[in-house]
Amino acid sequence: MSFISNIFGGGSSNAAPAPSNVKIHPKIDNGFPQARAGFSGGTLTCHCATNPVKIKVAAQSAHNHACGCTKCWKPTGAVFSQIAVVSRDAVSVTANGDKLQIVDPAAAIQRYACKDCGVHMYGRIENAEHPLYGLDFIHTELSSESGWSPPEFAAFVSSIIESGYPPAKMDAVRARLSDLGLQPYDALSPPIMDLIATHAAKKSGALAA
Ligand SMILES: N[C@@H](CCC(=O)N[C@@H](CS)C(=O)NCC(=O)O)C(=O)O
Ligand SMILES: [Zn+2]
Ligand SMILES: [Zn+2]
Repeated sequence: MSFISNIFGGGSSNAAPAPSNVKIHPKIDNGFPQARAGFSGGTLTCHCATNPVKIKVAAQSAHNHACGCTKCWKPTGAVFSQIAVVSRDAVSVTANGDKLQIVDPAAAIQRYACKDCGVHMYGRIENAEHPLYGLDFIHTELSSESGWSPPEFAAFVSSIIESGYPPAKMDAVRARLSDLGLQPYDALSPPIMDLIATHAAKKSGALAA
């Protein structure tokens, strides 16, 4: 997973952004801290008041971003989710794993949600042929530790309309994301799209494997 090491840095800000009526996500709207050097992970906890599910993540996150798709978990009131990846080897269930269930077994990403509070704890790709196989998807906001890599871009922006967001307000959403330092994309970021296309080209033989 050599590309993981290439993507840290950039996109983060310590300065509080100007207030805006356009809400993105509660952990993004007021600015977000930079990654902490040497940070090596933490524990994700679901929203249950008793017997919460706990997931240990023994690595810094990569490709943290806002996602507008309908499938990623969002906290109450959020228009986007905030989601990152880590190597699947770094992810382990440490408490109340019996409360986890797969949201959509047919999806490429098997999202494990707490069946009591609905929070998605991690998403895993089981198809070894998938371009992003080996990476698990996590929501760093479920951790009380600070130091995670910050959001770097916004993905699947147009998809917020599928959740009912007014199409007429999309210019304002994209402008706000840009103000926050999150370049808006309607799929994933160029480095990830290039990675996916390279994987496809090597598989088809268009590029040497
Ligand atoms: N427009 C669709 C896009 C869904 C989508 O493609 N989501 C991306 C970003 S999370 C993905 O990789 N999905 C794979 C999956 O959900 O398994 C929606 O909003 O539901
Ligand atoms: Zn829960
Ligand atoms: Zn998504």
